[in-house]
Amino acid sequence: MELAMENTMERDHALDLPRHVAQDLFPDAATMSAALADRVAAMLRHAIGQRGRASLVVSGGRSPVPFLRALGQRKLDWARVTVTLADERWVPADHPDSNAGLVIANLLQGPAAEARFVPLYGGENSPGDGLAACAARLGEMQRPFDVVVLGMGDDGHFASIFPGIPRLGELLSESGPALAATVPPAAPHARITLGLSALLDARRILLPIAGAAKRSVIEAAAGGHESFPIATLLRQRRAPMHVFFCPST
Ligand SMILES: O=C1O[C@H](COP(=O)(O)O)[C@@H](O)[C@H](O)[C@H]1O
Repeated sequence: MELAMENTMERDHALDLPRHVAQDLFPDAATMSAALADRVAAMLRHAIGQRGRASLVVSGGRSPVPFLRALGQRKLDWARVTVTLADERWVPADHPDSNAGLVIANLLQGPAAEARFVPLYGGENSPGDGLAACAARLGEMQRPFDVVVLGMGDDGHFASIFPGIPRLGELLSESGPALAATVPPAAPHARITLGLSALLDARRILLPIAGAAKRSVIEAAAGGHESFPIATLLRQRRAPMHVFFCPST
């Protein structure tokens, strides 16, 4: 298997993923977060050098905190960077479950506070009510996105594209809706999420994964378990994809 290995871990620790998906393995979450921040910062600097500005899509949830903190400390011309989210829980930014709140508290601090943040949540009563205004805000962002950093839940969801939701097939279609309202079957809060078609409008997709449970899920998805939404993301070839993995959470 040809892999973009960046460290000294043994080849046989590599994840069983399709050959077109690059992967790097790290000994622990801190090392992985720092490497991911370095990689994203380098891509944003490159984009600014090439086009004068850069766009970044990040994810929420629990796992991205060390990465977001590390990225916020990287030196780059943050005033030229626009940041948005892959998905949002329909709660205001001061709610503890808000992905925007997570990004503001952990990434958009110090020099990184100069970045422009495009929120998905707009204060309407429901994600459905907020869809049009959110689409208009996102429509002002430069495309393709320079970097999309996704996360994956234990149930194989990414963004807020959960197994079993209505319109799952549409959201996982490369020609499907760019944005949709969703209600996760088990997780809290109604959501708004970018669909696969919008997430693939990217120069690069990075997917950090930590721990044995998520490793089993992503490998099962790669092996053909289509009930995991991440299986569709792994199969696509429109946007180059790169998995970062560490065994500890
Ligand atoms: O609900 C969400 O979950 C996923 C995965 O989150 P994690 O806590 O397991 O890292 C996340 O990527 C998504 O943005 C979030 O809204």
